[in-house]
Amino acid sequence: MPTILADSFTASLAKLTNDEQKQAKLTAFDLQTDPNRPGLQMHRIDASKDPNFWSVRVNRDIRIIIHKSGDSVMLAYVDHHDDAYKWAERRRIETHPRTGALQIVEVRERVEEIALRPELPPQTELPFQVTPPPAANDLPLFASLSAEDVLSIGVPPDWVADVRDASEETFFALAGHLPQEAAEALLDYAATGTLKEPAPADTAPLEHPDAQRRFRILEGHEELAAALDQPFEKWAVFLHPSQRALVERDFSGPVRVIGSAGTGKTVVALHRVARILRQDPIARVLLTTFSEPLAAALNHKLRVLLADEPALKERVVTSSFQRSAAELFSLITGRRPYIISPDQVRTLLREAAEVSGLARYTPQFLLSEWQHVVDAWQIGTEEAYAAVPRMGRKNRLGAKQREELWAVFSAVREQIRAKAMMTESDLFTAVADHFQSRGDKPYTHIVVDEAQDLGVAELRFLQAIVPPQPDALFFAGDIGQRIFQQPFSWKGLGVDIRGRSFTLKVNYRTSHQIRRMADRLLPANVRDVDGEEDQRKGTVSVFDGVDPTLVLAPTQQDETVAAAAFLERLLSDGIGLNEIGMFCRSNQELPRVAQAAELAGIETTSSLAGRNAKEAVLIGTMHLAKGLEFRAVLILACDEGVLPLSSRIEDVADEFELDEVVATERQLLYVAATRARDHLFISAVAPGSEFLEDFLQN
Ligand SMILES: Nc1ncnc2c1ncn2[C@@H]1O[C@H](COP(=O)(O)OP(=O)(O)OP(=O)(O)O)[C@@H](O)[C@H]1O
Repeated sequence: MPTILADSFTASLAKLTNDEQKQAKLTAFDLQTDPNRPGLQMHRIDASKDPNFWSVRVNRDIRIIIHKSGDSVMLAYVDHHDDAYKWAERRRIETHPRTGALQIVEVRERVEEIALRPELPPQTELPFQVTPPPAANDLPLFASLSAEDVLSIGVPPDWVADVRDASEETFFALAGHLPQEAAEALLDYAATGTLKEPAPADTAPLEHPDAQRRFRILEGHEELAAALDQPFEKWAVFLHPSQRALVERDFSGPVRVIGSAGTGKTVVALHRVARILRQDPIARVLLTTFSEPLAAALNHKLRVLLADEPALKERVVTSSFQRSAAELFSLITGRRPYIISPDQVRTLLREAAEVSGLARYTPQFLLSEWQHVVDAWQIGTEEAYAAVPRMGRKNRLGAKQREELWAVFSAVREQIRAKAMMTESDLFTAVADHFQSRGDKPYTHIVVDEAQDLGVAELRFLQAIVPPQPDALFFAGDIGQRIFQQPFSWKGLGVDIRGRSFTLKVNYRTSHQIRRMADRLLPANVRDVDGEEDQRKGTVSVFDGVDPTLVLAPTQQDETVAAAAFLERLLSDGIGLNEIGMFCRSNQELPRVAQAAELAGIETTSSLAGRNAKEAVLIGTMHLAKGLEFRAVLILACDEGVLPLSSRIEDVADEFELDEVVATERQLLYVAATRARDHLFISAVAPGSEFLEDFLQN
């Protein structure tokens, strides 16, 4: 008999104590083995309108709620006795009359009253807190939709009238009672004014895409064990239909998944790896991202996803771009690569310019030209430098200037070679050159996370180490979170994702309030160099929370006091130290962060490993925040001159680079702010960064 696992079961299981969870899992196994076994003490829930709900005894207090129909049993919910019964009395399971998807419907007449903003404790204002103008939020949102429109997106008939009366103020409380596809479609409508096309109702109720995200059919004990072992990792079991489509589709070329922070791009990348390994028994996959700590985090998640298929894991390598190149380099040459630092390059450039009598070129210009043109594009000859288009750069260089500059750059190249060192780009290029024309490639597939920070040489490298087959390259990333690399044409390098770039729109991480505020930092549309558009408008969060706190303090001391008060509030709300991250722009401001933590009397750590090892708040620069996630985030010292960082502004070589620097600094703040799930605190000493003004606009 098939067992159906509902996401409401895994969510309720996660709320029990460890012992209760263990016992509930054992009962679930017994149930799967023999649903008629007398020890299970099944009782029909008589007060439920749905006659198929039954309770199953786990122990004196805990009950599992199952739903029996035909020859299948659904694990629907688990809780303490009275709460479990109450849940079942208020629910029925049915096929939606329009969409045809199976739904667990909350019975409207059993819901006494919908609280406007439940579970939000009153918040006292912190000193020097500034509040954005309130949005008009009591206007009806869906009044112009007909009842038929509302039904068409999967709102259960019981709830149609409530939806049509809802305002922004009441909507999130109401959304908690609706099936997720309906809540998302309504939010999407509120954001864009367009109602999503209903999915065709030509599948069985359980196979409908909207049903697949909340129900999973499990065939045997092993599958049930695997699914129940990860009750906190809902993403590992239940995917949004738009995520599932990207995981499962076959593509005719390289693919890119984009979407703003928290929309589940990493989740899709991980499932894609699992899918490739399951489908292709000889696949060897590289799962890669831009830093080792992030690669370690990906590796951990992949282990969760492949928990019951450990053999698959043996065919995946998870490492950063640089480390994967360094390992291949060692394999090819038998020696380690020695990478020269940017500071060393800067010194070499200055010395070479002095020797050539070209000290009139500023060190900033020389370094920028080296990094973004000569080294990035691996220019090796004077002729190649004379011909390079120097895309986007405003200060044109004539033939004469290029000729004299080439003397500097070629001297620096010589120096690096003489030291038996290489730049990162040299490393990527050396490995790419080796594999370019060979038939035997180290990997069959590459899945890239944080792909927006790939540079020219990295992309060439990745392309060279897989065979030229259609689905070999899969990229996930957010153009709006690019903080390291300058943009360039992927198409120009032969990676053509046109027609295969897909945007995820449902934000699972960040509350509605935090996402809305962070979104103000970036334009509604971002276009890449190849003209592919990332429509950021219309992204919806799946839950509601408290407004972010913005503090503009007169002095650093006042800022410290406000941040410490915020920390104390978090702790008294029961938020654990490991669930908090504190960030600032650069190492220079770190003492300010540490001071606030000290005033609040809390332990801190500056390493991800330290965060896992002990109960402590992670503190670091915004770059460290990338790819991470916290219940609460504090960003301090967003002062004028700090954000954008004045030393970077002073270093720019031309107007093009100035625009780039300001954009990436803005994106950095966006990255840090979107790490927060429930609570966000941003502070500065007045007048504060120019970016903070964006937050205050409506
Ligand atoms: N289908 C899903 N069901 C439940 N949770 C999900 C789902 N997809 C993603 N999540 C959760 O949403 C959060 C964000 O997901 P993820 O890290 O994949 O987003 P991202 O788009 O890669 O974010 P960023 O761009 O900020 O790195 C994670 O906590 C993840 O577990």
